[in-house]
Amino acid sequence: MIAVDRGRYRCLVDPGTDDERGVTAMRARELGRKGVVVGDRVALVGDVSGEPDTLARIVRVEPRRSSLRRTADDTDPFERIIVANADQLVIVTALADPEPRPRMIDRQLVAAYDAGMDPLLCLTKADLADAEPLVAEYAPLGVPYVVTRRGEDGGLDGAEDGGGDAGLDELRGHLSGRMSVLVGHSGVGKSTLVNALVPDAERAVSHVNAVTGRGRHTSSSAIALELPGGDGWIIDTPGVRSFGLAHVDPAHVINAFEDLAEGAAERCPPHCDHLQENCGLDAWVDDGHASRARLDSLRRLLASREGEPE
Ligand SMILES: Nc1nc2c(ncn2[C@@H]2O[C@H](COP(=O)(O)OP(=O)(O)OP(=O)(O)O)[C@@H](O)[C@H]2O)c(=O)[nH]1
Repeated sequence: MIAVDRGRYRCLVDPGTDDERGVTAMRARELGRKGVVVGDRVALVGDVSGEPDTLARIVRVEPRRSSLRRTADDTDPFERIIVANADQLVIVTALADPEPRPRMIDRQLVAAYDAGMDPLLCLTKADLADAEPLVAEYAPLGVPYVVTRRGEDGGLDGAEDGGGDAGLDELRGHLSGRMSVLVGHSGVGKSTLVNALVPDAERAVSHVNAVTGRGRHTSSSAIALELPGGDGWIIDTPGVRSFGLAHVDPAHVINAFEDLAEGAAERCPPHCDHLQENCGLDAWVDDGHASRARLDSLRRLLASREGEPE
């Protein structure tokens, strides 16, 4: 399922074949209360021709490989799964204009680890500010990153002078063959990236909006866009502005850090949240099994679950 609007689900049938087509569907009653989100693999019945004005029915949602979720917050009282089955969370952050917000990045990292997705930092607007300080801050976590910038021609360039940062092409490499979700605050350059990656994006979005009933540029939920040449999918999330994280289990987060997870299994009391004095990870680090910087970074991430979403 690649897009949804007001009870109309846009699905891609027989993807990658000569019969590939978009089909609009509604939920069948037998689904009960089960939600259908972008990225879900679904079973359709009824008219699946994809002809104009036809409507199929979604009768089943296949088990999910990953679920990106957010907890209820002030604007939305329900815990929601935002996207299913994605492999990678691309955290788009501008290096300037607007200033980077490390607390927000931390929260998005936690959401990625909790969902079972690989994070990727995409640092934009390197023509305005140096990427190095932010990169250094995330180095202990080992999070991969790419740096993009606007070139002299006004388009997005690879950052060729940045000591090996290959910018947009490097980003394409990370996206290749995978399903990636792009998240980022307003103004960070996410739309610019989406348009550079999927030259057809505007048309695809307006087409989906036309068949599902919305006007142009008003889409507020996620939409999946295929990369040129069928080389993977990116899912844009225009309506996702915050990540409530109250649902997150610290064990999911720590599992993303092998060296520390091992210490937690050996040294920590049951249900340790790794923020209290009885946490065994300090001794684990003192004994030389992992670095202090890494433990500090992990703790910063775990602590970021507290407090208001930004
Ligand atoms: N200097 C510079 N400006 C950029 C770059 N990328 C995007 N911008 C500008 O930043 C502004 C915001 O870019 P958008 O792509 O619209 O940002 P967005 O994150 O999609 O924001 P919303 O549309 O509000 O969600 C625009 O004026 C872009 O032209 C970059 O690499 N360098």
